[in-house]
Amino acid sequence: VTFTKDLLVDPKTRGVNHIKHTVVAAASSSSKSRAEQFLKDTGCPSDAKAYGSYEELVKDPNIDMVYIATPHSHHYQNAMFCLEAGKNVLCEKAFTVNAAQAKALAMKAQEKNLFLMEAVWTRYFPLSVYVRDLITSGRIGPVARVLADNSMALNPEESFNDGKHRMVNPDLAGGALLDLGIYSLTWVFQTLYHTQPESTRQPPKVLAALKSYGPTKAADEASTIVLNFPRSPEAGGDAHAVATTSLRVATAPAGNGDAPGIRIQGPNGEIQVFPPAFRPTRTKLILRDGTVEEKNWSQPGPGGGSGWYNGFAGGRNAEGEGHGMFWEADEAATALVEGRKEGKYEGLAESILIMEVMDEVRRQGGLSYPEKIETTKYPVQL
Ligand SMILES: NC(=O)C1=CN([C@@H]2O[C@H](COP(=O)(O)OP(=O)(O)OC[C@H]3O[C@@H](n4cnc5c(N)ncnc54)[C@H](OP(=O)(O)O)[C@@H]3O)[C@@H](O)[C@H]2O)C=CC1
Ligand SMILES: O=C1OC[C@@H](O)[C@H](O)[C@H]1O
Repeated sequence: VTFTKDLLVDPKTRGVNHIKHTVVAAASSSSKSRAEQFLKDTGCPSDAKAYGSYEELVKDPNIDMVYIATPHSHHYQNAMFCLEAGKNVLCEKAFTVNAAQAKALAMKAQEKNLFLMEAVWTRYFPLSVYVRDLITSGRIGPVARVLADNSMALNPEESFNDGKHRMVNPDLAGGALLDLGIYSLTWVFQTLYHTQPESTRQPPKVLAALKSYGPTKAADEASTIVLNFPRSPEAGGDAHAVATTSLRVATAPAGNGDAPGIRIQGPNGEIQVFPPAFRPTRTKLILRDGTVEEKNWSQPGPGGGSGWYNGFAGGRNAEGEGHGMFWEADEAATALVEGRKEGKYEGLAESILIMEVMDEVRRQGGLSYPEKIETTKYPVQL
């Protein structure tokens, strides 16, 4: 819903003039009426088609790209299905359940010459572009350490009491790591890895602690990851990061307050990014010479409440703001226009590497999901 409402906001309202978006169709695997209701609720054009199956959707010749927003467990099968049918794909985070699945999708997209991108919306925000530019311009010096927290006190036993919700359900690849930890890792990777010249980027070493979620056991309640990124002495030497996530405690317990969830530190100072890590709207640059530069990055848009974070606390848009998912949609459309097959700010190799890190965290923490959602076999009925 949130993505679709954002998609329908005229790109010109955010200064983007070279593309436009429309919704041609929506599909529900449960019923056609659900798809119809969705189109109505989101204000889609009246000629948009409603399909009662994904099979019908991918046969529609008017569709350029499919946005996949099913639970993580289903991304691999759903994305493979769309790619096999010749559709470009923008697939929600976490991209897949594991790196093997991400690699298989990347290979399929390449074989079919199709666009494929993980929809990590945060990477495409102007705020993120600004932070990466600050880093590459050298204002804080070579980044030596990144501390990244994306945690929400979701009161899991109460919110997800039957254990079926995708946040805690092992059959849906539930847990903090894949759902929320992906953003902590996004901040680590986009500041310590993506900002390095491509030829010098090296995978990090990973040390992890994982706490499993009591009631279901086979999902994580919290994960904390220490990463060491190897770098040459000329580039500042090795850099460290701590990426952490939790379903039980919050980065900012009393709202989005004054504690930066993300701190990017170099010898000359640090860049702070305020919570929530997935949709930050405030940054602070603090240099050792006493310079302090604070910026607000409210999302442009025509109206409040175009979406919220799954209905969880603290996430409603302010009046007069968009949600911010349109930036990733703009990038996907721009890539189509330019003939690119991957996202500009996170290509498939980086999505795969982040999945490898999450695989390693789960390996060290002893967390695996049911075989039918870990497999690279296709098709598998889920
Ligand atoms: N970028 C962001 O800010 C956010 C991203 N997300 C991501 O979006 C994705 C979906 O999350 P969310 O919308 O909360 O998920 P939901 O649990 O609401 O599921 C979304 C849809 O997937 C289908 N679905 C749900 N459960 C199943 C199932 N067991 N089997 C088959 N299909 C199912 C249903 O569609 P159908 O009509 O076809 O049955 C459902 O409407 C996740 O990958 C999540 O990480 C979520 C929230 C915010
Ligand atoms: O992507 C997300 O960001 C916001 C969270 O509320 C949500 O659980 C997650 O899927």
